[in-house]
This record gives sequence, structure tokens and C-alpha cells, in this order.
Amino acid sequence: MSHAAPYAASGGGELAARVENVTKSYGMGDAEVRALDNVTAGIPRGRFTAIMGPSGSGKSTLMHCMAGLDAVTSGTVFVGDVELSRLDDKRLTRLRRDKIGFVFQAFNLVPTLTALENITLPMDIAGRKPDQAWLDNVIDTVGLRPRLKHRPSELSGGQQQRVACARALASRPEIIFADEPTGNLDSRSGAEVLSFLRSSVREMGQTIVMVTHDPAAAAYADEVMFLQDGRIVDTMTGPTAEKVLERMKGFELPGVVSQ
Ligand SMILES: Nc1ncnc2c1ncn2[C@@H]1O[C@H](COP(=O)(O)OP(=O)(O)OP(=O)(O)O)[C@@H](O)[C@H]1O
Repeated sequence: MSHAAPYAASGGGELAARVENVTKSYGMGDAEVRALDNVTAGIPRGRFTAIMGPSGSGKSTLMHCMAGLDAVTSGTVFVGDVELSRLDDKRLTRLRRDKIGFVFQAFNLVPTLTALENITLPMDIAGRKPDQAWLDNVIDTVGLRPRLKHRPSELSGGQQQRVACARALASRPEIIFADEPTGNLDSRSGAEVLSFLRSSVREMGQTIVMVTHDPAAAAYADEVMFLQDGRIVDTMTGPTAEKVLERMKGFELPGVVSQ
């Protein structure tokens, strides 16, 4: 399987999600803000993709549109082979529940539940039995086995975010969207969480898309997609923190826009 052109929006099997000619505008007339401007991009299956770009460049909007949390103004969004605009609210909710995992900056754990109960909560709500072998695998990869009976308040920030990652992974979603997952963590805990996300891609074949401001975090990804003014202006394979930082500096200089 070749990843030579991971952002080509054609072909279904290798892409876990894709957007084609997606525009997203907020407001009307003079007040219109075009958060995404004719974006075409694909998320390669079994890879870790980071989305970077200056503040207001459309990163969160792109992620929310891809995850079916927000409707596009025009264009199409696919998760696997399913086009989201064809789904009614009920089917969209079911697709999000069954095919998509989320990790947010705020860990969003239920304080009264143990780590294990938090991990299995979405499946409990959906009335689905976890695949025990898979769950064991996730718990061991995330390194949480000794903490399963602890409540969130008894866990460090990094451990809480690892619970949130395990919760996202537990149902083996088609794709996980992580929005600034290390934004609330110190650098050591952040590194733990990023290592775990990366190993879930390498060892379990998970597909992850992560929005981040941090070049060091983006360096854990296989690919980086750079957004500016609602457009994808560059991509990078095999990023390092130095290379990403260097690329980001280009955005801060007026008039310097690649491609
Ligand atoms: N609900 C909304 N209503 C109006 N404008 C919005 C809304 N959400 C986002 N925008 C605008 O769309 C543009 C893209 O926003 P978005 O949050 O996607 O950027 P971002 O790259 O994620 O920014 P940041 O890094 O600061 O989080 C910005 O100009 C923003 O002000």
C-alpha cells in the first residue's frame, strides 16, 4: 500500500475520511467568514495525521466538518464510503457513535465513574458489549491497568487523557479526531499521550487526525497538513519539530504563502 499521495481525494479504500471541494461559511453578506475555502483532502487509513496552521485558519472547522459535528456550506464529506450529507440526524448520530472516536482538550470524563467505567461508557450507552481481547489490548497499550478502579480525581492529567484516548479507541472506530489533546498537559504528560496515540496507529492500525498548535506534538504524526485562510497550503511527510516550526514561521511573515 502506497502513501505517496495521501492527500489525493480519490479512491475509497485507503482513505478513512475525505472532503471534496468543501466550503464552510459563517454569517452572511458583509459579515461572511469563509472558514474553509474549497478544501479537498483525504485522511489516509492507519496513519497519524496532524492539522496545523495559524489561529483562525480553519483547523477546528475542518475537523468538525469531517466528523459530522458541523454541516458544510458546499462540497462533500465522506467517512469511509458514507457521504455525511445523505444521512438524516439519526443516522449521522449513529455513524458518529459507531465509526468515530473523539479526544478533546478537556478530558470530559465522568467524575463519579472509575477509569474502566469511563472507558466503556460509550459502548454501555450504545448497548454494545466490548470485545474483551481488544479492550485488554487498549488498556495495556495505554498503560492503565493499575489505575482501572481509580476515579478521574485520583489520576494525573496525563492519565486522565490516556483514559479519554482509551475510551475513544475501545470501540475500534474507523477514525479518531483529537482536538488539541495535549493542550492542557505539561510536556511530560503530553509526550506520554502522544506516544500512546502514535503506538495505537503503529501497533493497532488506528487512524488518527489531530489538530495541534505545537510543532513538537505534530512531530509524532506521520503527516502534517498545513492550513492557512481556510485552504490547505502545504503537507509534510515524516515531520520533525524543527521542520514544522520552520514551516510555521513562514505563516507569520506577511506575503509569504507557499504554493
Ligand atoms: N461559529 C462561528 N461563527 C462565526 N465564525 C466562526 C465560527 N466558528 C469559527 N469561525 C471563524 O472561522 C474561522 C476559522 O475558525 P477555526 O476555529 O476553524 O480556526 P482554527 O484554525 O481552529 O483556530 P484556533 O487555532 O484559534 O483554534 C475563524 O475566522 C473563526 O473566527
